[in-house]
Amino acid sequence: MNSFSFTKMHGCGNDFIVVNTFRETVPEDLSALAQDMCQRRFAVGADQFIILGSAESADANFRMDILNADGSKVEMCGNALRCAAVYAKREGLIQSDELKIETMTGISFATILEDGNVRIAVAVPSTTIVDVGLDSEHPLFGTPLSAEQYTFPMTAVSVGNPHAVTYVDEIDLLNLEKIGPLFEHHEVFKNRANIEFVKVIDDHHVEMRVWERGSGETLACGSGACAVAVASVLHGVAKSPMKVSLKGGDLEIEWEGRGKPVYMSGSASFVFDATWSY
Ligand SMILES: N[C@@H](CCC[C@H](N)C(=O)O)C(=O)O
Repeated sequence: MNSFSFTKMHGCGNDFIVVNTFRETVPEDLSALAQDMCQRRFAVGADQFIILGSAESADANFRMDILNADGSKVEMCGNALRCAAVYAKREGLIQSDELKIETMTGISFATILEDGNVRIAVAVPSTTIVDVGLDSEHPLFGTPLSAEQYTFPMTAVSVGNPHAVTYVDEIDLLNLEKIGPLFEHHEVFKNRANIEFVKVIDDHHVEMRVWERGSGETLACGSGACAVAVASVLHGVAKSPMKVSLKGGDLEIEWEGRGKPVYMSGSASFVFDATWSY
């Protein structure tokens, strides 16, 4: 029997299985492994499976590869970036509180703050058809999108991964188990999408729920919070800096406008270390 060590972590309740391949060897079929281990109740349970290893770029400290609970490989994960930063510090992969993490999207800059929270320059967001992966002639910008009996005005934003943001009066009563998959798999999103439902609280505060591509409803999505802040600034419904309240906690998002990176600050927590045998 083979085995490897892993660490369970979370950022605002968005939970991860983190594997350090500088030290551990994992089976080749990562998609199957992620699906097995991420299962709730039958296995460890997690929203995403995170692999840390050597970066391709000499500029980055290490690389972070991300798989959703359904085994799909994804470009970016905001909450996992914060977890990877504190994990790297604990494990001695870095000595400094400033680091560069490579993902499929490029390099994100992270700073571990004095209070233990992490601030990340996640990516330069985009709303173009190509970057969001839209099967459409026009970007989605408050554009009504329908699926079955539901219609929501959607704004599509990429922060490396694809998001669609919609504003609603009431988020608590939405049946995301029903609505989420309809829009995640909507034909306009060539690569599927993460869907954010947002209620504006005031000029600098919004509340959101998220249906994540490949993971279902999660307690938080860092890249989703960034997409929501970007959409909110572009629509003029809220301003930077913005508190984004998610089911599992709050994130602070800053964005100065088009062409600038979006910054996210928030917590990153260790849950346990364990061994997986297969
Ligand atoms: N929870 C993440 C996003 C993870 C990937 C996402 N489900 C996707 O498929 O793009 C975050 O904190 O950003």
